[in-house]
Amino acid sequence: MNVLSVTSEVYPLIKTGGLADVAGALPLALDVLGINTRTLLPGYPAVMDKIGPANPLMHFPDLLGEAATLLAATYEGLDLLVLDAPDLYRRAGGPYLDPTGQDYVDNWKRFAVLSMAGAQIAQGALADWQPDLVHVHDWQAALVPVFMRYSEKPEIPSLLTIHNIAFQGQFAANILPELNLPGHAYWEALEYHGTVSYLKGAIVTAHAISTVSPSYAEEILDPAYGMGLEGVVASRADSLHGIVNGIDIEAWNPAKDALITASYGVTTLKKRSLNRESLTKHFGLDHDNSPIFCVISRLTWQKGMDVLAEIIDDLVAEGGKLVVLGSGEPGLEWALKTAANRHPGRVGVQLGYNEPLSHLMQAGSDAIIIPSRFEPCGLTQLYGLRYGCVPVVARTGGLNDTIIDANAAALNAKAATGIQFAAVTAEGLRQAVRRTIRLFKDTKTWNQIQKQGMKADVSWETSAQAYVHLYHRLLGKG
Ligand SMILES: Nc1ncnc2c1ncn2[C@@H]1O[C@H](COP(=O)(O)OP(=O)(O)O[C@H]2O[C@H](CO)[C@@H](O)[C@H](O)[C@H]2O)[C@@H](O)[C@H]1O
Repeated sequence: MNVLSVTSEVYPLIKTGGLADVAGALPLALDVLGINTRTLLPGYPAVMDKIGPANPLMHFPDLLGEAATLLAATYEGLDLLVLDAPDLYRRAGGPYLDPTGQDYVDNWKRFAVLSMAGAQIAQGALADWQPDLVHVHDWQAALVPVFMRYSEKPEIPSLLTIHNIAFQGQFAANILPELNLPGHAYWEALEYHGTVSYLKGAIVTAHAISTVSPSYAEEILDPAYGMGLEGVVASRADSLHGIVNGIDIEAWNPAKDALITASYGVTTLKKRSLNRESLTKHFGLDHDNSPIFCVISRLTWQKGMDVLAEIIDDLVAEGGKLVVLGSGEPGLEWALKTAANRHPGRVGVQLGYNEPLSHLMQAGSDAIIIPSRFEPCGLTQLYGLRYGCVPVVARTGGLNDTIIDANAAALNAKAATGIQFAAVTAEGLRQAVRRTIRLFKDTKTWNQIQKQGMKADVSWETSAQAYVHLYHRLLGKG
């Protein structure tokens, strides 16, 4: 089966968050199951640099008024279709934000063009490769099924995966004439309170919709999580699926990780202490046996980082240490930095994005705190499980589906893999930290939790099979 995946990020070429990890790892897992995936993504500078000279496959003279060249390349096992439109994608700054941190004003066009290229490839633009199905990720690729629906050519089956319904690709309705769609497309698919919503368009037109965990698939039917789209999602409830993310267990393997100081496994857990030492030095922490908590995250409200900032003094008073790696909202960056200044030796904060450091933090910290208000799946708790860095998580979305709370029954059954807490409030997190420190002091129990986590299946194997099953259903073969 040939699948066209359309996405705005793919690890290891370009990553701002978890979408890239999934878009990068899923094709490799599907390959083993006989699915041939080609991934269409924009030719950002980082992507062009990494792929080097590439074969032009075809020229698009007019994608919503823009010319583009489609390049074929392979990179670390990924079969790529890179859309090279220099005016749109070759810019200083990130995939979505300019160097000053503002959204590019033409993001509507940059990702409509990506989607238009995706739709044309899906509908036969390439002479020697025809996808059977198109799998689009998030709002940036969400116009693919919309363009297919309103084109004269027959559409092919499509799957929309929602990684985060908070990001919807919502734009002023005056872009509508530029999208080259018939007027009725607005009323039928795209209209959202007088604006254009790309994500809504895909929820209405894709043949199936998936989210990245079963719990989140339930949650987005609820106004508390649906971010205004719960009604539209409900209208497609029959076609809604929840498939939990896996992780790349080769890139995230403590037994073979070149980015950490000492490799280790479930039977050589003691060697973690060498990573703990490196981490302690890196962040200038006190050398003692008190637990090190870490946070690796976008610093946003979604991730509960304001709640974290609120309890740092208590975490320190309880005897814990904390290291934070992240970037995001300036107010939260400031709050965390000032907490680090208040607690030298106890709290270390590094702002910015640093993939190698994120590995060392998982390998050297005792626990990872994830106090998200909502979390479609979450990946850092899965890395934590694999690295024996015990996840302390809010009971929501994928965090709910992947972590077994260390309650008495789970501890007795030796099934616990982490700590869950319900209310994302200062008091909720404070209690969870207290409970974690208590468990940490009981070394035998703590090691049991670590080992149980390290044995958990966080690979893509089961979930890739679930996607294959869904693909087959969409093709009418399942
Ligand atoms: N400063 C930093 N330096 C280095 N690495 C950093 C970093 N900040 C974050 N990361 C990394 O970025 C990724 C973040 O993944 P998440 O799943 O936590 O969230 P995100 O909200 O981006 O993704 C959305 O999509 C994913 C994929 O479906 C869902 O799991 C998730 O719930 C949803 O919100 C992880 O690989 C993490 O290690």
